[in-house]
Amino acid sequence: MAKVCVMEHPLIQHKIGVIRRKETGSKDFRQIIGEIAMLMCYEATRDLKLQDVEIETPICRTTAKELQGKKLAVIPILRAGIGMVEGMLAMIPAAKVGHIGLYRDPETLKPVEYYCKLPGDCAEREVFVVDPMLATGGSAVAAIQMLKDKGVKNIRFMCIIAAPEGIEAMQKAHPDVDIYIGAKDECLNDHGYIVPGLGDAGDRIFGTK
Ligand SMILES: O=P(O)(O)OC[C@H]1O[C@H](OP(=O)(O)OP(=O)(O)O)[C@H](O)[C@@H]1O
Ligand SMILES: O=c1cc[nH]c(=O)[nH]1
Ligand SMILES: [Mg+2]
Repeated sequence: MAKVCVMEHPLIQHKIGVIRRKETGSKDFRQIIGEIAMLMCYEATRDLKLQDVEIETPICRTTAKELQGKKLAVIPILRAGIGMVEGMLAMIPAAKVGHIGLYRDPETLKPVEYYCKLPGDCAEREVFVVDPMLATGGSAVAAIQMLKDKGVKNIRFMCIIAAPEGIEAMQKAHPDVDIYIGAKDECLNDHGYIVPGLGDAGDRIFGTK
């Protein structure tokens, strides 16, 4: 079973506390989502492999480190996942970016696909799927299945708030995918929203409510 890692870093926890507040407006919400994504990316890339490389500094030759192995890609689940892209790229600027468009039908809570554009060499990359919210898990499970259907093998999922139901659904459908979580919440309400959560992440990032 892949790992489920809940981030304990105090900066991440503090910033999540700010975006949970209903009085936090779109400008601050968007900015802080980006900051959290950057900090989470730092934590979630701790186990990337390094290799030695011979280089020349202005002073002498030496052995330095560089990232080894697969190149990276960041795949946000639209719309809300877009809010995490800039923060991820601040940490891993050479990553390619793909987009998966899914929205959750408000009645059935099932994900509906409307867009998919991935880097051509996505299957050879280590992919970080990002979405601030993991609620029922339907969207993340479907997005990751879309990637697997295209041959992607190395996938990690990163979200800011997760419900236990979503974590369980992910582990059942994709036991090979590591999950990085900012905060694990209590449950879902009758409308499939995370409790206490932060409301509708997409609407709060883009000011569409
Ligand atoms: O785990 P689930 O039950 O599938 O719910 C989570 C999904 O719901 C939200 O997207 P939403 O459908 O609101 O689309 P949006 O990003 O365009 O607002 C959120 O950003 C996730 O993608
Ligand atoms: O709480 C929730 C659940 C799904 N999507 C959101 O944006 N928020
Ligand atoms: Mg939404």
